[in-house]
Amino acid sequence: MKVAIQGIAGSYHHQAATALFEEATMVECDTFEQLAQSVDRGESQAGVMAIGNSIAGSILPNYGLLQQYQLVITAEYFLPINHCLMAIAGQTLKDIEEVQSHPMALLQCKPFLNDLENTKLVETDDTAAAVMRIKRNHLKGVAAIASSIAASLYDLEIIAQDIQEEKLNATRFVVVEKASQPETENSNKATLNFTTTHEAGSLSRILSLFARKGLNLSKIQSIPIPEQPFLFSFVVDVEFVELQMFKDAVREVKSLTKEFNIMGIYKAATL
Ligand SMILES: O=C(O)C(=O)C[C@]1(C(=O)O)C=C[C@@H](O)C=C1
Repeated sequence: MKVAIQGIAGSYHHQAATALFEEATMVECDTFEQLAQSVDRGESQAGVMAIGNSIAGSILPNYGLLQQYQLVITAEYFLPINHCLMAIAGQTLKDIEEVQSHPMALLQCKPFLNDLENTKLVETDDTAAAVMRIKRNHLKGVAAIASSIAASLYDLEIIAQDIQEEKLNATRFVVVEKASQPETENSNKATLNFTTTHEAGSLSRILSLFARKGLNLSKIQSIPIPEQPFLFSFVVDVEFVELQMFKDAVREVKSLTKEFNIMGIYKAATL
């Protein structure tokens, strides 16, 4: 089975996809858009895509990609993220003039990076790509932020550990596919996307309905509607005990929304 990820071996996407799919051939993509396209075109049967982080928040453009390519969420996974600063052997913190990493990783390490004076920050396609390039080109004065797995894979030396802003740091990944999978008795979570009418109380009526139907809202995110400046749709994650509860709520909520789309029904994961 081919699984599209953003990044190369040693990236956090690679770790999440390896945990989710025992036997998969990873299709390594430079960007999230390429990942979405790979699944859309059927070049990969599934994709594993980061959608949010406990420190840095939602990766908003990825919500847009799920919509644009009409991908379906079929599973989720929470990966604990412990960032390290690494460089070629012999380099110390004093030698480092440039730090390279994925923008989300840089965001998660802001206080640590703020303390490094006169250090240039460079965004890379993924954490592991930065590590590989530093090793391959034997770059002195340049460090990468990545996992300890990437450090040992590409043989860089760890200079500092656990440099993320908060010790407990995790990224939520979703598995995306072109077509939805039939729901099972294990399905207890769904991601919905809807627009509301522009009236006082329209969102609160929808949220009240979810509450009355026993659905537990675990996330709400507003996302821009393409080509409608400053108009937003809502993406909500709801959890339920029985699928029937969810189906009942969906039947009723449709009359309260303008547009309504189920982005996926799947089994909730835990951290
Ligand atoms: O660059 C990587 O290693 C990734 O897998 C990307 C990514 C992200 O997109 O958020 C994944 C997990 C971490 O939050 C940092 C970076």
